Amino acid sequence: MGSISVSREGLAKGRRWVVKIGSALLTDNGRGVNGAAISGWVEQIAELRQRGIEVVLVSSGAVAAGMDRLGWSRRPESIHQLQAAAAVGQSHLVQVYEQAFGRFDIRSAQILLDHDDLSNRTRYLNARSTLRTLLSLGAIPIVNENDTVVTDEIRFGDNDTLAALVANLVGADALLILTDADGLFSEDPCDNPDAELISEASALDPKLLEVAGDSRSGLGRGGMITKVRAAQLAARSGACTLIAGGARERVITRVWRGEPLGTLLLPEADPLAARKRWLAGQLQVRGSLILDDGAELALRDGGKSLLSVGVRAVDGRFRRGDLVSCRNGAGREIARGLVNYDSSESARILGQSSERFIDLLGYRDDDELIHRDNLILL
Ligand SMILES: Nc1ncnc2c1ncn2[C@@H]1O[C@H](COP(=O)(O)OP(=O)(O)O)[C@@H](O)[C@H]1O
Ligand SMILES: N[C@@H](CCC(=O)OP(=O)(O)O)C(=O)O
Repeated sequence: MGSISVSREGLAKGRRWVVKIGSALLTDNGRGVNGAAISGWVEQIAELRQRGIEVVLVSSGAVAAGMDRLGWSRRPESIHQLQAAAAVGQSHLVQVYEQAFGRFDIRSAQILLDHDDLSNRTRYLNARSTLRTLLSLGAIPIVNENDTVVTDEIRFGDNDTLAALVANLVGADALLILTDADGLFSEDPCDNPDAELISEASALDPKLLEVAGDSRSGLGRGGMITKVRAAQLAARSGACTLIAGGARERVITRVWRGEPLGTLLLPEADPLAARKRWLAGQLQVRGSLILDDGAELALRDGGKSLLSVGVRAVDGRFRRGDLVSCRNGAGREIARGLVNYDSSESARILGQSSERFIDLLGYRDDDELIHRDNLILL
């Protein structure tokens, strides 16, 4: 297996990965969707799943696949034609994935996101809940940008940025970016075949952006620049990023084993601390929940989610998704987190178990008042 870098071993310990597959790889250099390659990646993702790793797939390729199906040899300039190509290509792309995952008896799910979905807090939380539910059901979400509704001003354009935001969204430990280059080189290898692979660096190292160039394939969008920026974004929530050659034999499995492939870009802080800081920096505190002793213990020592049954009082006015502080009986703040029910709903369900939510609220959404992934202990 060769030499293994210690920090790469951390990848195998990660419980949640985002795997991004770029256009250039997926479309077999413009000749339609590469079904054989997709089968190979899907088989390896199925292996990760068996090892208990939850995977969100971010897949490009809709426009390129649509161009092929429409018989267009050149990428159109007009946004409407690009959107039409994406619509034709996306349905084909997910069909290929669904078949491939079906061979392993794994359900897949299409998620199309746009900028508003990630910048509007309610939609952000809804997207997060759906992704989390899909993962808990053992399904593989397949994410792409919702190309048919986005305009130039608001589109991500490249899926590297989208993949990093999804890594933030689901609290991923690792972002694996598969592309047609074997990683980030000291120069674009298309310009200089002797360029050297950068094996490992801090995601925030400013020199990386100097060596990262644009895309050349005419199929991909962002090149290495957007991949380095994606690593910086992912690092904010504590995820490490690995950029690797997707055409390499069994690349996902080998990366999981810690083989020194590709470029590993690490967050500077301890991942958990970075994630919590990121979460804390997101929003202002809008209210408080006063916990009973049992709930305080469950949060502090048990690393549990906060359930309404352990809440004694609600203070302030807040909406679903707001940041609230959790205080003990003495009024001391012990945690902060993103709340799943607004202040009036929280007041109605306090002290009650989630089984009573339907009687008390008329609906039952999340079982937890604050999920532990969204909770920062102080
Ligand atoms: N320093 C670099 N190291 C490696 N590749 C680079 C570098 N600078 C630019 N590139 C280009 O980035 C391309 C990968 O990005 P892109 O075409 O956007 O692919 P994808 O569709 O997978 O996102 C490579 O094919 C390569 O030409
Ligand atoms: N949403 C677009 C992805 C755009 C794109 O090519 O992204 P990337 O492969 O990351 O450079 C599509 O599916 O065609």
